[in-house]
Amino acid sequence: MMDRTQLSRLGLFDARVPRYTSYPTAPQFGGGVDAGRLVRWIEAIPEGGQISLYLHIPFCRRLCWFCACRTQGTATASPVAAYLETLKAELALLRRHLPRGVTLSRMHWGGGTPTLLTPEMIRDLAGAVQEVAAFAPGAEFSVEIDPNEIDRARAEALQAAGMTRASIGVQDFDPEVQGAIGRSQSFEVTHRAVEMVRDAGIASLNADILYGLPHQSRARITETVQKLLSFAPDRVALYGYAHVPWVARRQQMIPTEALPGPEARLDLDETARRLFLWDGYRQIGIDHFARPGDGLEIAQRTGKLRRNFQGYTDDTAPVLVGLGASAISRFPLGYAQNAPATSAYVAAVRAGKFPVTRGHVFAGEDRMRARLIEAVMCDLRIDAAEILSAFDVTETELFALFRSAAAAFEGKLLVSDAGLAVPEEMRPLVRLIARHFDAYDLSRAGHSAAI
Ligand SMILES: C=Cc1c2[nH]c(c1C)Cc1[nH]c(c(CCC(=O)O)c1C)Cc1[nH]c(c(C)c1CCC(=O)O)Cc1[nH]c(c(C)c1C=C)C2
Ligand SMILES: C[C@H]1O[C@@H](n2cnc3c(N)ncnc32)[C@H](O)[C@@H]1O
Ligand code: MET
Ligand code: SF4
Repeated sequence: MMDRTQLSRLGLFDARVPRYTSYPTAPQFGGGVDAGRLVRWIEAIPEGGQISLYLHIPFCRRLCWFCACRTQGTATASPVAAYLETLKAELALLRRHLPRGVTLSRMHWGGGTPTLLTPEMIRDLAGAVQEVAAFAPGAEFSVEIDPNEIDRARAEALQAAGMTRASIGVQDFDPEVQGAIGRSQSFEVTHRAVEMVRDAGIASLNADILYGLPHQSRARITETVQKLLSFAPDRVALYGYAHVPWVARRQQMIPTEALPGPEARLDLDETARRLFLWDGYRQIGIDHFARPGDGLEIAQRTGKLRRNFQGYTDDTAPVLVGLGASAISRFPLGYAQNAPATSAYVAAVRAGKFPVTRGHVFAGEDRMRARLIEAVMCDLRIDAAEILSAFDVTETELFALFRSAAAAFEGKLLVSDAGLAVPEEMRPLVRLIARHFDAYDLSRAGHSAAI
């Protein structure tokens, strides 16, 4: 890795940048995408084609203070039951417009806490999905699991519904860190959850942990990583804690005086990163790790790694349909986002309309810039030949972009006939480098820190 002085000079410690799970990023979405346009985009999916599906379940029994996801607390199952009826109605709308023979390459249930669903609800929702589209051969179905909210009956119902990967939320195992982020979760509870999903026959395991939490230290994150490694997860996401109390008001509960500063964050990230590499994991993009042979690792090796709203994926389907409050869909022509508030979402679906409120129609250089950013985020390089053959851009224009990025990083990015390459030692700067290819105004979006 570059030394701190260099990283600091290049702006790592004071920049605020998007995570580029899309381009343009969601804060840039506007009102140009309505239900009518969404219907046209859905009807344009080729017959017999593949899509991936995201279902958002915005409920949790507890509301962790650190969490920036769209979710609301509920003590009982009744709001969840009412919400599921709406989700099924939205699935029925999709079925009405989806061309014939479309199958699912991937399905992800996220949230929130999808495991708040009872086994009956799981069967019911999975059945409703199968009436819209069957799984394609080799399809993957992943579900976000809160270790505190899973039992054998749910794990078995999910497995019977075709679930292939569990994604468990760990965040940190240290009790003092957990106390400061409003999330208590013993190692034993997490261990039991892992055993439950494995016993149910769910083969693949992902786990999420965070660096940059209050009271984290090198010793503590080392212990968290070692405990996590004892589960031998296939994949790990190591996200930087995004402190954005202006977006997620519950983060006002986080003791800011105990938060590590930017240099300490870099150190925590690097400490955890080295432990995963020592254990044989490969780093995937900016914040994921995967065992050799895992789908993400293969995708990275073969140039097929892609960015999506969940982070990184090896899915190649050209369409992602997101259902549920706040969910985002991606089509070849643009993005569509559902109403974020559950009440507005439910009202629109009850009125028989797709609950779209915002989005973005690709125009001008959007698609080319989206690919430049995705390539930097996934591969740490941009293949000039690929861009020139896929987009309406001249060699002169493209290389002018590369050279301008290189100049902004003191000439340390490598520009050659092959394209642009980010040296491994500059990996912490990847989001900052990606920003260089972003043509939108980021000043109002209120993004989190670059490290
Ligand atoms: C799976 C991981 C994460 C999800 N949200 C976050 C993580 C790490 C945290 C996060 N996401 C966004 C922000 C705001 C500012 C920023 O730093 O960019 C933070 C702190 C962006 C964001 N979150 C959602 C949307 C629509 C956006 C804008 C996307 C963009 O900038 O490209 C909502 C959202 N995030 C997550 C889910 C599941 C979700 C709901 C649909 C995951
Ligand atoms: C879905 C995953 O998103 C991550 N997550 C939730 N909130 C935040 C945040 N503020 N910053 C970074 N990551 C977050 C958690 O690791 C969770 O498991
Ligand atoms: N809600 C689950 C958990 O916190 C899944 C990850 S956060 C969306 O464990
Ligand atoms: S981290 Fe998971 S359980 Fe906690 S509030 Fe966020 S979505 Fe809910």
